[in-house]
Amino acid sequence: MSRVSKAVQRLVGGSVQLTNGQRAVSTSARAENSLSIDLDIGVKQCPFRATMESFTLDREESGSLSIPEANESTVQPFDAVPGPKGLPFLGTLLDYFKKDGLRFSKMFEAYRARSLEYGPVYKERFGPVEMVVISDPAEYSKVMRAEGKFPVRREMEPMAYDRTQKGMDMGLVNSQGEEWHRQRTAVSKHMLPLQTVAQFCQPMDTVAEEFTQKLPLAMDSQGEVKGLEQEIFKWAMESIGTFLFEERIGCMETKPSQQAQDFIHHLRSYFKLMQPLMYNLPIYKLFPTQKWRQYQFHSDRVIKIGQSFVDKKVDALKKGEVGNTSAFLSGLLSNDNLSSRDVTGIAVDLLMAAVETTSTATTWCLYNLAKNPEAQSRLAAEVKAAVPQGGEITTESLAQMPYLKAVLKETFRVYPITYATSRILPSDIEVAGYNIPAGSHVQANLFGMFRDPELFPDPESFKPSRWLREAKMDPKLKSLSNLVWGHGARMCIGRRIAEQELHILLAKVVQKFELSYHHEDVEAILNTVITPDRPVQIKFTPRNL
Ligand code: HEM
Repeated sequence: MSRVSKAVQRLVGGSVQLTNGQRAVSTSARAENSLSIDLDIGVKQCPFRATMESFTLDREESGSLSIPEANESTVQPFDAVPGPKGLPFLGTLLDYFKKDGLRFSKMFEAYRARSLEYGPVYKERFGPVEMVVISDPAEYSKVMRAEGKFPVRREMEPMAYDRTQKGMDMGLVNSQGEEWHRQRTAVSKHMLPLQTVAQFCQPMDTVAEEFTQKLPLAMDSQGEVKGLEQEIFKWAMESIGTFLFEERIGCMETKPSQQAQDFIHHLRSYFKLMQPLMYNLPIYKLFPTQKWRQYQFHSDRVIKIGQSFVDKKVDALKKGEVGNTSAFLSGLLSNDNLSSRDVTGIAVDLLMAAVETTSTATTWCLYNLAKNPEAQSRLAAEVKAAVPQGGEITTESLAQMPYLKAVLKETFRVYPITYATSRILPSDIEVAGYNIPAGSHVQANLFGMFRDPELFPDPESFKPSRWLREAKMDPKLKSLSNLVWGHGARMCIGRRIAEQELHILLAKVVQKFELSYHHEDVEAILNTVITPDRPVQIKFTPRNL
């Protein structure tokens, strides 16, 4: 086994297969979903920006790319990378427990603060885990180019350990190397084609319509929806259910089924508990701590419910009741390259990955719109022009709503729910003048980049129009917004589905209601993804048509 493979295995555990680490990156896998991006941004005034090397990668480019070598004599060794020193064994863990110190629940703030202190690249160690954090987009583009055919993301340790203990398949999120590629290839066919995604526009429109009809039932006398997040969560689950399971789950009923309610409860608790387990020493591997037992309890329930959906579909297929093998789950089950064990792992992963992310993104979008009446009016006018009142939202109407898309982009800029990317380097690369060795865990500091005034003027303000064509944003800077979905061959596989769901829901809500916010500002906090730190009490007033 090569030095590189060993180093990577040491870091991520399990069997990882990597390309050979040469500095030639095949773009064929990136072309898989044509969602590749270019981050070589030419913003020169920022003190962070390292010398701009011009190695642009065109979207249409294919074949192999050669990355310019930095002048070896000026490249400093990895040990010279700046960063907080920390203690032997513990690293900087204690910094996160000090009164008024940094917080794991505000990790995105910690990344930003550290990068302001240490510069465009710094390293930090939490116990056994060392991270290299990059805050300069041009420097991060070197990581993107080096990721190879089988990009390795650091596994979500508690999730992976739990699955190992249960003897389950790793699923798409945590598998690596050839095994990841096998699953990804099989799943992509059923998730990425535009026509496949478009087929679900109509059922998603129906679910969004039901959401807007249900909202008034949950309003108090002020027009505020108590438990708004809960309602959004139900929508997210029902909406993705139409795609994943080709059936209605029952979350939009006045009294949702017990199964739907249980799923929501367990999934939310699961995500909440994952956060502290991910950032502390993995003591749970030595003995089952209370948090670990709770996490396992909720994970058991989530997996069982996911499994029950798959089992139902397997039975239906056996009885010949499901004819449409182009539908997602039926398609996977009919795929000879996937066992039913594979399919369960994948379906549960997708459900877990889909619900918390889209519902949190929706909450942030509604909050931003409620707090920014001008942006909201512009969106309402756009929706009015594109969608006949009471009409369905279609792929055609969505194509006429650039401001809607800008609202989502701007929401992700202000609250990038996945606040950092993750890659384990397959080969040594130079970043900002330092050698970063193969096997390093490297992250892009998205929150820091998105709030960098050199990149985004007036970064704390919510201004969707900055993303519009008329604003003439540098295309390379524009492509930075894609990073909330990750990058390259391992980019979020649910992106198209998620965007479609979110666009439909936002358009529907704004078409029917005027949103306003009359409370103290909420703050962002990490519950695995960046969520509001308290219930968001938005007032919904029926819109005058
Ligand atoms: C607002 C919504 C969402 C956001 C912001 C988001 C973000 C992300 C990000 C950042 C990654 C890591 C990508 C990388 O490492 O390059 C990811 C991976 C993934 N996402 Fe999403 N996601 C969202 C919705 C969804 C939905 C709706 C689904 C499923 C229907 C989904 C399924 C997945 C899966 C399976 C992976 C792992 C892919 C792989 O490793 O090959 N996500 N997502």
